[in-house]
Amino acid sequence: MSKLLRKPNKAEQDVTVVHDIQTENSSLEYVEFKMIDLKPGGTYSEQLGKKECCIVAVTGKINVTDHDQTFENIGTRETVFEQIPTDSVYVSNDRGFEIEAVSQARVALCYSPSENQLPTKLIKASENGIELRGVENNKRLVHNILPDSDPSANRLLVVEVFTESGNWSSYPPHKHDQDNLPNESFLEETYYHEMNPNQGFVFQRVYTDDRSIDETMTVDHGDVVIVPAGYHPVGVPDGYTSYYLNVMAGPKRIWKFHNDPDHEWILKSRQ
Ligand SMILES: O=C[C@H](O)[C@@H](O)[C@H](O)CC(=O)O
Repeated sequence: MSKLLRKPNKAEQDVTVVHDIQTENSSLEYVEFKMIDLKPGGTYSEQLGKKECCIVAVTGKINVTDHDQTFENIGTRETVFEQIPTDSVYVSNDRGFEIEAVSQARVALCYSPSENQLPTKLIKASENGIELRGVENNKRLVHNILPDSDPSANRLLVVEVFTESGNWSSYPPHKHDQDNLPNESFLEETYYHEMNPNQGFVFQRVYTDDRSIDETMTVDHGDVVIVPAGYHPVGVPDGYTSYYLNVMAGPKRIWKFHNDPDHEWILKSRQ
């Protein structure tokens, strides 16, 4: 199995760490990611040190406190496939937080290095920027949870994407693996995937110009794909809807991607 593909852990007690992608157990330097499942009443807490964290109420309702402020009953959906935005909480470095599940909940913890402590912030679902991106067979729905236009974070970018049956996303293939602004930024990335119905799969390829990385993966419901570098298109088979939550971070908090020149003609052919 590809080293870029991570399978979910099995359920445990009140709190299950479904995924725990760290700099120590991956090829990433800027992005870390946890997905946790909490049973009603279950709690999870952390002290962040020199990291910032975006806590995304992926499904279910949770209470979140940074021990100064408490945000209650955040979360808007029972399944991501309601395709409505959800609530998140940004907590900066040198703070702690505790999450308590009001209902059964799945919560994403999106991390990046951070030195300059910023205010804790509730990112309401209603504040998500919503985009209908792409045409023909590249259509997808994007919820910008923490885009580079939002100054609330030091390095983190968080976005979720829905791609319908027979469409492609992150397509034409693009990359952001060079710290070469204004042409391109360097952002590592993780994809947390879900499928509806959940026996579905998507194909994701991660490949670099020199093909030093060239992995084509069959991605199942609940899998994470790690994108240390390279292009990273996603193809969704007929009959299924794809969801993924992206975490991006790098030396500069700017999302400036570069399209694969072999495939950029597709965009130009539709102008
Ligand atoms: O670079 C960002 C990620 O690859 C996705 O968020 C991608 O941009 C989603 C899309 O445009 O289809």
